[in-house]
Amino acid sequence: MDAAAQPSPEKIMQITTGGWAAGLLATGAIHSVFTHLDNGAATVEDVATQAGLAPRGARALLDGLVGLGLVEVQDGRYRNSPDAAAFLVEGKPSCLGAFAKLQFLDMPRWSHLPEVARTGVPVAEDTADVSENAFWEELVPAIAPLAVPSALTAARELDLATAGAVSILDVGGGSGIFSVIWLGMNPQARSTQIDWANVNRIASAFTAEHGVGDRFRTVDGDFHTVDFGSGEYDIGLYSHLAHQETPDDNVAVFRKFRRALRPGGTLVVNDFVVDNGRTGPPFPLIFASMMLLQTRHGSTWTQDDYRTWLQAAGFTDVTFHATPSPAGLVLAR
Ligand SMILES: C[S@@+](CC[C@H](N)C(=O)[O-])C[C@H]1O[C@@H](n2cnc3c(N)ncnc32)[C@H](O)[C@@H]1O
Repeated sequence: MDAAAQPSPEKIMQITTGGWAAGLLATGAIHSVFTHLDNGAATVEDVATQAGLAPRGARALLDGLVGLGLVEVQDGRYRNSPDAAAFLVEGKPSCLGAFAKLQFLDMPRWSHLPEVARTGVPVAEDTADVSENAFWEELVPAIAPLAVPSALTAARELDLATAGAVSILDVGGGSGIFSVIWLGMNPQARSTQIDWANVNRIASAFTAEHGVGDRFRTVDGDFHTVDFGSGEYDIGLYSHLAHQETPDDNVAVFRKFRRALRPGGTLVVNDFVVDNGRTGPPFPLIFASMMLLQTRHGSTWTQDDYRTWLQAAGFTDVTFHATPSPAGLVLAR
């Protein structure tokens, strides 16, 4: 039989051992391997010395990272792949190293998936609905780089840099990354973030560090009950939140946004949006299980879900926009 025509176990092997890949990436990040390579470490010995690893450990780690395509090797000299250089070098705003570490430490949660799939309810106490959960303090700085492609795409769609003195409402704004980018590109823009007090403290420090803190204000509390105001904002933002909420709660929040926006204002929803028919894209489909594990009602929602909910909340013009990341944008006017 022609070898090319035979079924190969390659894909199943890759998926079954996917935890190994996450472990290798996180270990590379924990020991700053990508940063040492960026700084000029080139051999197993260099990496072992600079990262404080056993030579045997450095060899195995570099082998694994080459196997994953995150590191390249030629004649015994190693360097970061373009992906690792862009997203795993510490100190770059795009660095996803903290996210890789967090996901690795969170791996034991996945051992509950068989049980949670049976019962439909999370086993852990620390779900998304808990007030001032310390979990967010770890998560929001780690996911901030993930929002950058969406923030830049939305800014282009809205001509934000030249939009003048716009007023922005960021609900569940987390680290404040959207405010850092949008206020950074438009010196007349101002933003208000509604989030838990413990998270708002992080965002206030982050926006101040980036020189936009004087145009950033926070409101502490649960966005289900905090008043968003009426006719005060040009842009509303709801990023990586729809997936933790029920359909009814999303409609209720969209109604509050509609009231808070001036006529002609735009609501920007950023999330892992699934195609109608739930055929893809892959990451949003896979992320639904993270929501199953972590929340009582969350999931990833389809384009039709968003359109229906936004129209029920009074928006008439709903459009979908891809970004160079697994997240997509929904713009509603
Ligand atoms: C997944 S993070 C998204 C952060 C940010 N929007 C982003 O895209 O990077 C969810 C954020 O919503 C906040 N949050 C979740 N539930 C909330 C609630 N009921 N009231 C206020 N904030 C909430 C969390 O504290 C966290 O900052």
